[in-house]
Amino acid sequence: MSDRGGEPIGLSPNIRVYRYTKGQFFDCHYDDYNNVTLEIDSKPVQARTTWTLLLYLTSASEGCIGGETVFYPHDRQSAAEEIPVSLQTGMLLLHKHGDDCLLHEGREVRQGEKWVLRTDLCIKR
Ligand SMILES: O=C(O)CCC(=O)C(=O)O
Ligand SMILES: [Fe+2]
Repeated sequence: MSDRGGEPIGLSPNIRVYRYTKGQFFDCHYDDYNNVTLEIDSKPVQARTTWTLLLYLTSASEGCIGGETVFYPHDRQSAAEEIPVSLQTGMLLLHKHGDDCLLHEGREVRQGEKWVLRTDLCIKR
């Protein structure tokens, strides 16, 4: 991808840890930009998020079946066009958000628990 959306200066302090249990999912959506304040060298820096960062904390090895993150490149939920990302413990997934965000979902967990850590890359605002 040629347009990386600017030089990242840090990660969003808005760190979320998701725990999905059997039957839970994250319905189709786009991720939007957020304004955040980072602390760099003990000084506040006004920043904006650009890329979603997901760190998978579980996978089939921990008994989690299902829960794939699935992307739809053409703004419609179509099985023929889907790009599924299977869970792999320790894997990082980055995807651009805001105007360049692809439609995506966290598919239903069919067995076990899915744990994911979410934060975002940030650029100076
Ligand atoms: O849990 C997932 O696979 C997707 C999470 C997601 O789309 C989000 O945090 O915005
Ligand atoms: Fe998302």
